[in-house]
Amino acid sequence: MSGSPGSVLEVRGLTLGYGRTDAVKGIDLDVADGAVVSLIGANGAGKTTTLRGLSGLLRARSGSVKFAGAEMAGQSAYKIARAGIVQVPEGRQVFANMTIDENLRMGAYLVADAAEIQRRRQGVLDRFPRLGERLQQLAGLLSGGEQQMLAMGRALMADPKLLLLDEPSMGLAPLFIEEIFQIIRALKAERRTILLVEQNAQAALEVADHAYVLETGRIKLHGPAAEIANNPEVIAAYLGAA
Ligand SMILES: Nc1ncnc2c1ncn2[C@@H]1O[C@H](COP(=O)(O)OP(=O)(O)OP(=O)(O)O)[C@@H](O)[C@H]1O
Repeated sequence: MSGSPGSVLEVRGLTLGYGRTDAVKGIDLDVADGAVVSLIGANGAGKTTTLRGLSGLLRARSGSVKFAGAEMAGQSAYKIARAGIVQVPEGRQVFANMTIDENLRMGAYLVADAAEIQRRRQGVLDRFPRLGERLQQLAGLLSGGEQQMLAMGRALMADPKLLLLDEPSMGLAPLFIEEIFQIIRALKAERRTILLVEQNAQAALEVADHAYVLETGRIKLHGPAAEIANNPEVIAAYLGAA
């Protein structure tokens, strides 16, 4: 019941679904404080649904989501965000008609202290200089890669205790994919706690400490990422036989 020592997130028996269907069927998952954990799996396996369940966008049908010792299952998305779980959604979902600066400030909507907002904003601009060069530009005019950076920067404005990244490399040019993974590596070096969902299993396993493989709503395998990357079934199914 007590989970692994050092786990900031302990998910037990989490079931989530839509209508009459369960898309995530009683999964257990742990994220250690300061770790990067990757969740990989085929299209429709339930990865996005899992993240939506953790951030409260989808209500748990059953099971427990303990975060820093407190039960999050059944709590509102607002309360979960206040507890420090922040999601960067699939497809970025920046506010297209707002400027880059406005998007960033939206990320700190729970922070009242102007000096603290300014400090965080500067931190984000140092990390993403490209955003700083065009603070007054509309977010909708950015390229996909830039929007991904903005979405990550917006999430970092909340100074999350757990960052949920949903397919950050989706649809991006190779150069941007490399840049996004560099940023994830930098966040890891700073001991940010991250749960990463990715179709790009190779890159996701390279950056992670621990990994989970989700198949049709169930955890098929989990373990140290290097071990998962060497598993013959994972190689055949997700890494390409070559
Ligand atoms: N809003 C929804 N309403 C009904 N069913 C949904 C909804 N969103 C997802 N599903 C179904 O739930 C299952 C899991 O989908 P989910 O998006 O979580 O998978 P995924 O692993 O993230 O896949 P992808 O890589 O395609 O995003 C799929 O069968 C999907 O069709």
